[in-house]
Amino acid sequence: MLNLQIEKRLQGAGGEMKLHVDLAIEEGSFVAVAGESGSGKTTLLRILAGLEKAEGRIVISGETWMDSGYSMPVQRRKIGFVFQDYALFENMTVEENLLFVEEDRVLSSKLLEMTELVSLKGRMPGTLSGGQKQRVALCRAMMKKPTLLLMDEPLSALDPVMRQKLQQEITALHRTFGTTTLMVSHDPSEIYRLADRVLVLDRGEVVADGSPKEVLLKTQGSQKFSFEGELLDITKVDVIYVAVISIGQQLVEVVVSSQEAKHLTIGQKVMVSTKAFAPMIV
Ligand SMILES: Nc1ncnc2c1ncn2[C@@H]1O[C@H](COP(=O)(O)OP(=O)(O)OP(=O)(O)O)[C@@H](O)[C@H]1O
Repeated sequence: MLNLQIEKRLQGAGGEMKLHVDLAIEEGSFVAVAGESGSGKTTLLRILAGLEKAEGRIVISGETWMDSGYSMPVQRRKIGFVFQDYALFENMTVEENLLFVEEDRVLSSKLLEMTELVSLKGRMPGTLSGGQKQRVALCRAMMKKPTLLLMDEPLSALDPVMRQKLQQEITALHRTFGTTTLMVSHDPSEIYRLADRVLVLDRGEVVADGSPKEVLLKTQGSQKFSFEGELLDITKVDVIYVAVISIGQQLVEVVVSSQEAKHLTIGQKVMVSTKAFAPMIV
């Protein structure tokens, strides 16, 4: 079990706030951390990694990593960290990046095979695509056989096809090694595919904690579809108003009344809801 009781005062955009996390996480689980920008997600990961100080207690599989004034040095914590911007050693080949962490050729070969990097093992990071770089970063993080794998929006810089491919590889690695994983993600479909638990932070507090279905499924128990989007434009057409809203990769037009239009501002986040009794999937 991973037991986290963490407190830290943060200087948020809207003034001082407190990061407050009190959680027990089962070993081997995959936890997604979601929440608005500035809610404390990265800080939580950095505290777990020992890169930032905090109050409280962190006990990972019976080993104390942090407790009243004591903080286990970063190098001694069995963690793997994957950042959004890869952070590879640019002057080393793909294979050397892995072996630098641990001289374990059996493990490095296995990881390179699982992520289809074998043919690229002699390449320098500068010659790789974003998706390939992130695979190397992922393999490198696994070389320590971490008790805890921390990933901070690892796939957000990649296109949707590469994202899905890496999601499959992350799942395979997670299943093979049974590593407890915490991953910051803003993408509901990614969270749904990968995680078995999701925490939502809001101004440092955990405001939702449950399975992705419980937390993310907006239509549960109703026959309503709700989509979150951004209002891009609103124009008057005769007596009605037409709002252009971006939802995911699509733009949709929604008719709104003049009363509703009064309260809308371009750039604002909106929810588009509709009753759908017999939706079709095509
Ligand atoms: N060491 C620190 N001391 C005080 N405040 C901090 C510290 N580190 C971060 N903060 C502040 O805490 C808030 C949360 O930052 P954090 O990077 O954890 O948010 P986040 O949820 O990861 O955001 P994003 O999704 O934009 O990456 C921010 O307002 C940040 O400026």
